[in-house]
Amino acid sequence: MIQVSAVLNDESVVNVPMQSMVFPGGEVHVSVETVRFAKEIVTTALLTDSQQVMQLLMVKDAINRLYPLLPKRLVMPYVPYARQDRVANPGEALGAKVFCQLVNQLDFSVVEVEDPHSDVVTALLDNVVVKDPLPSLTRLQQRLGAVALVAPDAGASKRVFKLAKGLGVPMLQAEKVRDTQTGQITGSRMQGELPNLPLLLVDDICDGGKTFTALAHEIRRDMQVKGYQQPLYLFVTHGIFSKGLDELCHYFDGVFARHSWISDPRCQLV
Ligand SMILES: O=P(O)(O)OC[C@H]1O[C@H](OP(=O)(O)OP(=O)(O)O)[C@H](O)[C@@H]1O
Repeated sequence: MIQVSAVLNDESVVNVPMQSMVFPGGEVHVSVETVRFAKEIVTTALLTDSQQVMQLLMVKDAINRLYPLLPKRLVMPYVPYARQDRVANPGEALGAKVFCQLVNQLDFSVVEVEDPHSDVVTALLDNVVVKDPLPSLTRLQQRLGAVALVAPDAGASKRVFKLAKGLGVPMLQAEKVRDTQTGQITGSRMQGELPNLPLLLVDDICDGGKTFTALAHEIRRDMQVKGYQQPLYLFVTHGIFSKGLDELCHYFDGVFARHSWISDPRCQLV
């Protein structure tokens, strides 16, 4: 989804109407309207597929033509291709670099992203500003009460450590083993002792959800052995939820996200 807005001279923000369609041949068309008294143009892009990436390129061209002299900010919470931040096998492309180069060519004055999957994209993007999910997690923790955060894998470790410190709550580490050829998760387990506390698994992205259901399965088993009856929650910044929420809701007492690709009331936006 892409929206354009304008910050006016009096600091108010107005929506800039735009139309977009796809021709029968598959080509994207966009048309953006003009607003008066604008001092900055903001493009908000929640990019959930490649067609929207093309739409973003077209929108930037349109606003360049309408407002050649104004600063133009991109608010892009999710950075597509950030998960392809290394060449794992010979013959693969470095998707993160390809995508970031594309965004850099658009020459936005500011590129605002949220909780990106990899530091590689923050290094590659020009004029980038990174927002973390601490404000959302603070709101959530106020609702849930005492919790320990769980980093589901090594990749989430640094990020969750910082968030746990910001919230002043304990943090636990889990590990996940993935076969890089097939992408399949082959193992998942907690490190260290399970505390008798509600647990909140925290990560940047939930895609199919296997990372979280596999770990939740292990945690539930450990809890049963120890006789603990604590709730288990999941928070992700970017809820792709490509396999829906049924399986996740089977394992978790609450599923929370900052942004969700799907509209299912069982995922609460925070
Ligand atoms: O919902 P799922 O399908 O299980 O995917 C979710 C996982 O995907 C991302 O990491 P990814 O595995 O892409 O990268 P990493 O191996 O570098 O952590 C993300 O950080 C989650 O940990």
